[in-house]
Amino acid sequence: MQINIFNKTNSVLNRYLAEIRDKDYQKNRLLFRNNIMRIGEIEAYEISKTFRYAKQDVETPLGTATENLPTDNVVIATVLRAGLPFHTGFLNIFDHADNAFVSAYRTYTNEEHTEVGIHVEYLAAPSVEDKTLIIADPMLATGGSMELGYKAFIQKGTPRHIHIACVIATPEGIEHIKHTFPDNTTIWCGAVDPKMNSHKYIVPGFGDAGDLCYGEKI
Ligand SMILES: O=P(O)(O)OC[C@H]1O[C@H](OP(=O)(O)OP(=O)(O)O)[C@H](O)[C@@H]1O
Ligand SMILES: O=c1cc[nH]c(=O)[nH]1
Ligand SMILES: [Mg+2]
Repeated sequence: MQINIFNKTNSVLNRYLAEIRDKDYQKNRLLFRNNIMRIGEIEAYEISKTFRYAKQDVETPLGTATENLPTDNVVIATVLRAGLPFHTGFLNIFDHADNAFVSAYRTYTNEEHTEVGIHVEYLAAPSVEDKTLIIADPMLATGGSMELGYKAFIQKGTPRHIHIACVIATPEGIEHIKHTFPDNTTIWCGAVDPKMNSHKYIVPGFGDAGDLCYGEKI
């Protein structure tokens, strides 16, 4: 399984990562969501390089141009709610794509708040049969939400290829994907952080993605 980690290469994406991590800068929700979206746009552009392409003629006012255009049928899937701005970034780039949504939220299952259960309640998805399925969720912590999201989406068919896209992943989350996803899966993440704390938050990470985008939920 191929794993691509963006901040191993110097690019402007590292600035967006730094801003979403910064405990003061991240308080501006508009800027926070915008940076998540911009990381989605950059990841989408890189993922587009893995697609199949075919030559197509385009009539300009002055003649005929030939361009290599992507032929993959893309479905952009996301996990509510923190996935929404990230999803928008992908859709800005793959504006012809179909879209799929699943809800998943983590709740603590013990008093010490060291074990999480994941709840899936909502699925709205097109056929993913033979499609290029991009599942975009900013945080890959334990990997449980991604796995349950994937299992919901494949009720709608078998994708040709799966791209797991996130902003920050953990080694544990990546291991989880390796064990639960098929070989035709590629992982894309802005950064891989070393660990999770006892509450299963990524450290150093940036905090709760959903709350930073939309405010605390009760
Ligand atoms: O890898 P995992 O351990 O499953 O954690 C990752 C999940 O956590 C976040 O969602 P959260 O549950 O906080 O829901 P929210 O979007 O409503 O905030 C994030 O968007 C992922 O879906
Ligand atoms: O650090 C984390 C882990 C899971 N979900 C988040 O939003 N943040
Ligand atoms: Mg959250």
